[in-house]
Amino acid sequence: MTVTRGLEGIIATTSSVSSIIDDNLTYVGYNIDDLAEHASFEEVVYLLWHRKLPNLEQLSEIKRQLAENAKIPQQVIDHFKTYPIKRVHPMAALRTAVSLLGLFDEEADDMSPEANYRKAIRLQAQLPIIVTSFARIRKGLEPIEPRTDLSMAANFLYTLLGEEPNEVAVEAFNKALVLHADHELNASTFTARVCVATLSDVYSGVTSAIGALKGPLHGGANEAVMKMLSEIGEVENVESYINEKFANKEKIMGFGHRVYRKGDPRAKHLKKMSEKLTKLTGQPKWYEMSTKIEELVTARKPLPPNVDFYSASMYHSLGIDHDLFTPIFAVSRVSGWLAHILEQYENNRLIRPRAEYVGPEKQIYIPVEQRG
Ligand SMILES: CC(=O)SCCNC(=O)CCNC(=O)[C@H](O)C(C)(C)COP(=O)(O)OP(=O)(O)OC[C@H]1O[C@@H](n2cnc3c(N)ncnc32)[C@H](O)[C@@H]1OP(=O)(O)O
Ligand SMILES: O=C([O-])CC(=O)C(=O)O
Repeated sequence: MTVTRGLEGIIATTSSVSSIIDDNLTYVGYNIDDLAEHASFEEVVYLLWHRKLPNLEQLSEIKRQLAENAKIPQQVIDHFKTYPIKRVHPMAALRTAVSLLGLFDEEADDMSPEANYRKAIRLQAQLPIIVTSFARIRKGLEPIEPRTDLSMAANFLYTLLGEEPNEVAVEAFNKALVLHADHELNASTFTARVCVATLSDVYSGVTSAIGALKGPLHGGANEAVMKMLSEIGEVENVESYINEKFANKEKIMGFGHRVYRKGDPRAKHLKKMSEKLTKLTGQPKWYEMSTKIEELVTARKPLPPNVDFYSASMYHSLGIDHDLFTPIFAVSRVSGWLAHILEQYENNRLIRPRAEYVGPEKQIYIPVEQRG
């Protein structure tokens, strides 16, 4: 038996959703740079689910469906109010809320492709509102109903912060949503596919994916990056902080990647937006600290920044609480999870690898009373 730890380099499925070849990321064959520059998040959702870009009519139809399904059940709001809310991480709240949504969806166990597509629309529409409602309730504020005339990017900021966001903020946030939407067989997407390959339901697939995204080696890294920046505090502290991390053989959050070697193509877009937004909000130090960290880390190891590195200072500049950074990743990535879940159902086979047993062998059973 050959054991490949972490399944590195193993091709576990075929997929027509996204690809990473020679450090180039494409969604359905469209380069991520073009999509980041030109596409709305709603267009990308359609692209991932239909494997083609929508025409005007198709785009307005999916926007209508998403807007009409964005309201979350009152039971979810009421449930939040029963949590020890000050210490509950929003990713844990999101994980539970998605599971709860499944309880109130009459179609939860209807496995027809039509019902699964309708659930995909509902989940995509409701995840942002779950996150913003939770964020407001824990501050003692009332949740805000999404507006039908705003894009998903604008609605997220509006229902979170309570005022209509400016154009720069919406453009930046839309770009972040586009850039995080899908990423081949990353850990959370793989989790979703493993789950639904047992023919479990869509809600179970998305709930388990949220659990996998939460960890700091995956989506949780964006919050960890902001924690690091906050601990460093000022540009002049960067060098000693990074030296100490390397001396202690600790990982620097937001660097390294299982697949990319030369660099993550999404990072440059987030870097640009971080520079723009930190300057606009009069807090350039977050960007300056980040570039200094990048300079020092890459000088020591071939570890380029990943998608989680510059998104941290960018979200901070938009006035977003740090523990909402990973839930925002989920708000975008649920589009990719759903594309993969629907793809898995279309051509399913149980995913069940093997483990090489390394434990003790030929043990003799001794009754409990006789054990020392
Ligand atoms: C959206 C995303 O999920 S992107 C990734 C987000 N995660 C992070 O930013 C967390 C920090 N990065 C990491 O932990 C890793 O680079 C991962 C998890 C992304 C990839 O992990 P793997 O492919 O398993 O690489 P692995 O952890 O084995 O690292 C290989 C080598 O690079 C080093 N390394 C990898 N990442 C880092 C880092 N961020 N800081 C310092 N050293 C690192 C490891 O210590 C190891 O060194 P060694 O061979 O001398 O022991
Ligand atoms: O692909 C991965 O391993 C992690 C990642 O960058 C993502 O999920 O966006």
